[in-house]
Amino acid sequence: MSTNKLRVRDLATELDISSKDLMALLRELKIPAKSHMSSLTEEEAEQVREHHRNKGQLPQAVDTRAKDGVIVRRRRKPVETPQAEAPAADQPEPKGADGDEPETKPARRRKAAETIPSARIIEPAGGEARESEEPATPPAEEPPAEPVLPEDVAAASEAAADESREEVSGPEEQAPAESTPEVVETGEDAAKSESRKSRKKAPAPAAQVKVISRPTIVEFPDTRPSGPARPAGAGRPGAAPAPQNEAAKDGRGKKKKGRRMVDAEELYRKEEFSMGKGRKAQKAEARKAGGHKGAVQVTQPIKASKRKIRIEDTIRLTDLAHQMGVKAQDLIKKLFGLGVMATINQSLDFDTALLLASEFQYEVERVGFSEEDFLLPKEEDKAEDLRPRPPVVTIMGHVDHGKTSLLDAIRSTSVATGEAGGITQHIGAYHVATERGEVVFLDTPGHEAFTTMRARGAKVTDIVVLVVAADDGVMEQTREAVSHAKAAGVPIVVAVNKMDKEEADPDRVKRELSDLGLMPEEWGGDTIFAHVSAKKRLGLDELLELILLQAEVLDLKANPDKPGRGHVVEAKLDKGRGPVGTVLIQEGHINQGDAFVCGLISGKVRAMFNDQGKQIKTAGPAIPAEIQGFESIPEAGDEFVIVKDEKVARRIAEDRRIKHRDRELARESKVTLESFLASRAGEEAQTLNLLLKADVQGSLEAISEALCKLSTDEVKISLIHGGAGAITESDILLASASGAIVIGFNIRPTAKIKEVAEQEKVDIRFYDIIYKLVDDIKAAMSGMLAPDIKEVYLGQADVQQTFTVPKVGTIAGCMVIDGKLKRNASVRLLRDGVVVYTGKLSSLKRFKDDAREVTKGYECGAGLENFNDVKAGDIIEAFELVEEARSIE
Ligand SMILES: Nc1nc2c(ncn2[C@@H]2O[C@H](COP(=O)(O)OP(=O)(O)OP(=O)(O)O)[C@@H](O)[C@H]2O)c(=O)[nH]1
Repeated sequence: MSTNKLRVRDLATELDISSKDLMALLRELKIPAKSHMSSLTEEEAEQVREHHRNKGQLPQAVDTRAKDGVIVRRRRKPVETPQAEAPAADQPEPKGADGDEPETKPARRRKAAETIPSARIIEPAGGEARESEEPATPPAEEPPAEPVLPEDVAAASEAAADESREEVSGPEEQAPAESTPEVVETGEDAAKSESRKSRKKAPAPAAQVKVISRPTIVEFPDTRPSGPARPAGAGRPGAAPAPQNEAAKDGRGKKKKGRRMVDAEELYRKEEFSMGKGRKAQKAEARKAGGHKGAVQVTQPIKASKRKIRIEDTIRLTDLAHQMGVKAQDLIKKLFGLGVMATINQSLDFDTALLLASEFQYEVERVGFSEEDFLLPKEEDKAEDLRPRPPVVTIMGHVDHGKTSLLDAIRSTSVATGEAGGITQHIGAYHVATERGEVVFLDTPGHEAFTTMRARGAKVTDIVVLVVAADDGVMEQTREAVSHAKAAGVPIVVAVNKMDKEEADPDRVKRELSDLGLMPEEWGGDTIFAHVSAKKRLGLDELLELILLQAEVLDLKANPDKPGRGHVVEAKLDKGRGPVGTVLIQEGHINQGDAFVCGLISGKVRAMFNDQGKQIKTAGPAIPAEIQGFESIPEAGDEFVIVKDEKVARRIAEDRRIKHRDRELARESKVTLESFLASRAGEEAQTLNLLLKADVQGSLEAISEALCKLSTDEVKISLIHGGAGAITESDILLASASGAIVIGFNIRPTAKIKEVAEQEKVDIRFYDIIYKLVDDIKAAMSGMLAPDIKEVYLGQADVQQTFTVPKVGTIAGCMVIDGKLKRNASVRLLRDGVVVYTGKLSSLKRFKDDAREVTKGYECGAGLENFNDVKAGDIIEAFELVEEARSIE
């Protein structure tokens, strides 16, 4: 073989034909040559000479025309590769086919020919045969590389094609010397005989010349085992691994094998995809696996344990998709098919997730979260671990009877004695030390605060000190306070205050309180009374002593040696320190650095201060401690619990927030007259707690009597509070804390009260006929209550002024303050929350025009049917009566 350039023109001269004819012949032979000055390789020249010798003339017509850059191969079987020409033409550096650079090609080919062709072929895709580029590897060593070939088929991508082609140029020429006899034999023997050394392509008849596209190149080695005719390659077929031999039993073996590989890989991909692996990982693993063996392995089913998804009560669709390694879109489609419309961020309940996962052959395991698993065990304390603890006291009483004065007096007295040793801080609670022991006072007086805490489930107070001014006696809020304390089951110590006043009449106070069931000890009852003067600081020690006496009766004890639990009694956002909350520890102790969960939030005790503003490192039972380290402001009444670490605290808080949201969405009343029996099903003796408010004392007494008579052995009626007048917020809180239903007789709630009731989920029922009220309660007690007619609230308007229109009557000039007023709607006229009229609107006008309805924020003129006693400041409440079908339970 010569590396000398041979131009078309020279070859034409040699063959004694014109350059034009030679160009035509070159085209027929698919040998690229641009002009008569183009260079030809020695092989190409030889091919032309051969052709010319055989035919003795120029070929007249050859059907297939090779284009520039086409690799010409010899194949036994024609392969239809119509696309072959295009890629070949694109090839940047077609080896051995570029007529413009003939001088470098033969050298390259020769070098390539010294390598192992089959190994070179596999290299582009498999990448494993790189080492086979090592020169002079004997043919006997080639077979090991062959099993990789099918992988080439499977993995060969368009991107790798150029490379593979480059690599193939060697083997392609070497093939005749190797074990690809079917390819080589198709050429002429004469050409073969000299090709061993020269590595030149044997000139072949046009019919046997194949144009091979890049993809077909990689198929080339597969054919080798089937053609054992070549002595040089004799060892190879036998050396080839069994799978290849099997696959190569016939000429189609390679194709079958190729397809099988692809199938296997497809399966593999599917499996891997479903395991959530990325494409890169799949490819990498496919490469790693290599050959048939790897492909077969990957089709094996994925372990059941790996196809399990652990779900808490709910899971977001996107998270489920991620865990299964499928597109969220696919899940949405699947759900749609199951008749469920879902969005990517939607939470799926366990059952839906289970159904969905099973569609993708995944198992689902429920790992329901229970905060109890994380909260430290609440085991019973052993008697020997319990230590006496100070009582926690709340001061209640009527407005101006001296609650604050008494609290201040006690505190300043305790500070004055010097034992506190510092300036008192208002942190929501403080403790005082006496000779008999310590007492803790909650700083926020009044029954509202007390009941608000109780409504949140915080039972903090051990003793209520009821302050009654000796000169004023029992008043409305005194009664309320008694109801609240009684409803909570907290003992009362009465402090008859303002004893310094001349008009002080403690006996009157005792008499009036006896009527409320608080009989003084000296009168044969069990209520402790103390006579004090907050102003003059008289009787304070006696009061403290009586409190401690009461505490002794209560036998208050706690185990200080365990992780702390308590309740927040006050919280605020401090400018410099962030959210701070005062926690009254009820059991165990809190150390600085402890992680905690408090209501819906978590945190870590960063610093603690006592009621004198001193920093403390630890706090035990009944000690109020102001704590820094809440992630946000807690609410008074929230339970504070020390947990193992911050991670657990966060987890519990997060779970609580989710559940809280769900509850908020449900917005169900705590107890309703309809549901009361069902909600207490299973309880032996059921108690229906009622809070009764009536327009006047007379109706209150009459109704109370009628209701109390209804009590039976199975269902008891407990009137937790009764009063004359409008329903107050405190009433709603008390009902909320006690699981009671509010009964309003001839009264209506304000918009504000409605809102609070809705917030606290308290059921309020209104009546204006006693027997109807009693009937409903009776029905509720027997579980038979089902209202037929439901009242739908429309709105309220505030009467701002009134006009008298001759022949029409009094017209109320109003501003609609809530909802709307509707013409012909039923209305009530409320004066100080009490119903003074019930009837219908006779007229509704906006300016001079009749209006169908007037909504919130607009003024209107309203007339009431047969009622003229409307006054400024009254409230007109509009409502509709809607018939409701009885529900069968
Ligand atoms: N004479 C006399 N006046 C007192 C005594 N205790 C309180 N007062 C006065 O009664 C008024 C009301 O006292 P507060 O301590 O504010 O009463 P309160 O119950 O806390 O009032 P609210 O905070 O409005 O509920 C004040 O003017 C006190 O000075 C007392 O023992 N004797």
